[in-house]
Amino acid sequence: ANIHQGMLCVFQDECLGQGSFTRVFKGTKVDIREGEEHRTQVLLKVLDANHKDYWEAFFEASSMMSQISHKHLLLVYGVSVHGAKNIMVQELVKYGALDLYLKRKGSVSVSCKLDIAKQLALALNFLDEKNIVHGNICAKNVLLAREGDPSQETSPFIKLSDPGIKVSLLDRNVILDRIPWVGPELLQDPPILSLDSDKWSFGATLWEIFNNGETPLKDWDLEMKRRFYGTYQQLEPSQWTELADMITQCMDYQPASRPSCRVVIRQLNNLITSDYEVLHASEAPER
Ligand SMILES: N#Cc1ccc(Nc2nc(N)cc(-n3cnc(CCO)c3)n2)cc1
Repeated sequence: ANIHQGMLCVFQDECLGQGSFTRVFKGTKVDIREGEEHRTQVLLKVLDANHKDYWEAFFEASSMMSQISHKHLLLVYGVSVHGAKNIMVQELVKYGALDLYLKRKGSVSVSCKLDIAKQLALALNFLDEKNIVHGNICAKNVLLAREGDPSQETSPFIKLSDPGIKVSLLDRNVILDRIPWVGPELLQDPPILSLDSDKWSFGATLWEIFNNGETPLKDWDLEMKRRFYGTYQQLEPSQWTELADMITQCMDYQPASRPSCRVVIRQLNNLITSDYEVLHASEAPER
């Protein structure tokens, strides 16, 4: 347990998952207001003790998230330092990380996937307009707050998680291991982290979403991953040409050639419309 701004957090259960230098646990936040006790389920993100020197970057990530608020951005209640532990207290998002959800579910409809992609593009557009670089866009950092259920006509709802330790502070091998999410320009010397890098990562995340959470370049070693960029390769294209084109445009090796968030949102709207037409073509009255 630890105290921060009158926030008392109690750890529960086992580890739920992990990031690069963090582990996540379910917990309960107890606020004392007007002498009353309010309990809220939370997600506790704990920085690994052997990466204590990252604590400033860890806090920076959480402060970036708590400076801005948007419906598709994760709510960070605060951070607390308890002895050697650095803990970020986040809202507990009901269905957790999207990559695991898609792997488990295996049968998420195309219209749900398009909806998730569009919400992620809206979150990126919001950050882009505030000139804020996220730096770690991937399906693992997209959290599912509500499931989509076409039969119930409900649509999914996502929250973009915090970016974790800033990518430019990471060792070269950690950055290499983030291929194909990390923009190629980050492997140059000096690494150039820009808003355009988030567009590259968005392309790789689109690939994950439409491949049911499959990990791209899974089990490739660092040398093979380095060569993937060295020889300007692309991820395996989707059969859906318009989707494949969007992913390739986002994953353009020239940062400046990548489409703006507005263009991406417009293209996604076109895919949503065309998907709708295909989906309901069978119901179209005979002409
Ligand atoms: N079974 C189950 C289950 C697991 C997790 C959640 N909820 C939740 N809420 C968050 N704010 C963050 C995360 N989270 C998960 N993995 C990471 C590390 C990679 O980012 C972060 N999970 C809900 C249900």
